[in-house]
Amino acid sequence: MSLPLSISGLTVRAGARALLTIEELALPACSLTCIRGPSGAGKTTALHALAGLLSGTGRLAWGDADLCRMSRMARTRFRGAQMGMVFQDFLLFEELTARENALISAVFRPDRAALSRRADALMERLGLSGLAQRRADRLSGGERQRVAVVRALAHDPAILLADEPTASLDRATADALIADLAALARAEGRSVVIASHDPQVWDAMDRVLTIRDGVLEAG
Ligand SMILES: Nc1ncnc2c1ncn2[C@@H]1O[C@H](COP(=O)(O)OP(=O)(O)OP(=O)(O)O)[C@@H](O)[C@H]1O
Repeated sequence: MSLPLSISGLTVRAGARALLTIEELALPACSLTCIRGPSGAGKTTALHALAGLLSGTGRLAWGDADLCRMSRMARTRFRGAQMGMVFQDFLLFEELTARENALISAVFRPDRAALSRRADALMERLGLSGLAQRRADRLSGGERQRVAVVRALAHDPAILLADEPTASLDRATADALIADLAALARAEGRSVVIASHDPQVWDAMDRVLTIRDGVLEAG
């Protein structure tokens, strides 16, 4: 089930400083959205707020779930059930293999057999099958990025949040990855928000938003 996003009067603070302000934003379910903006403008902060990793005041609701009204524990549960995340620096476990990293979220789940099959299919689709048994610390930057994408999608999340997912990839691999992410999202009914500097990513999205000095506006 895909979830729409509805935000109003959102502020995320670090001490006295407002790191992020979003007055009004509504994204329909199954939409593909890009956040762009100069370095330091707040793209990562915005993604982390959308993930409930940062607390804010106001309203930030995926469907009926307003993250601003949830406890930290409830946000963690919601994120585990509904979200996949691709972090800017991948956050792989270096001593685990590509496949073990991709399956990390399956370990404690009752549906881990189905999840493993899905992860293997995603690895094949993203050209990683031959690298399944290779340790993460022996993968290239682009390979690590694709492992992080498989890990984010293995549990078929309703929401995918990705921070610069094409940054370490050559043009052809980047284009193929974004085409795959978009096609999978449309086929599987997923809402996607990507932070990216890459104009080719902007072109593949339904909507591009701009953030400047921590203020997100429709672009
Ligand atoms: N916890 C925090 N406390 C104080 N300031 C923070 C905190 N987290 C982020 N910032 C600041 O917020 C601003 C936005 O950072 P952020 O990483 O979101 O930018 P970005 O647009 O993703 O940048 P880049 O494109 O370089 O990754 C920066 O000035 C950063 O130093």
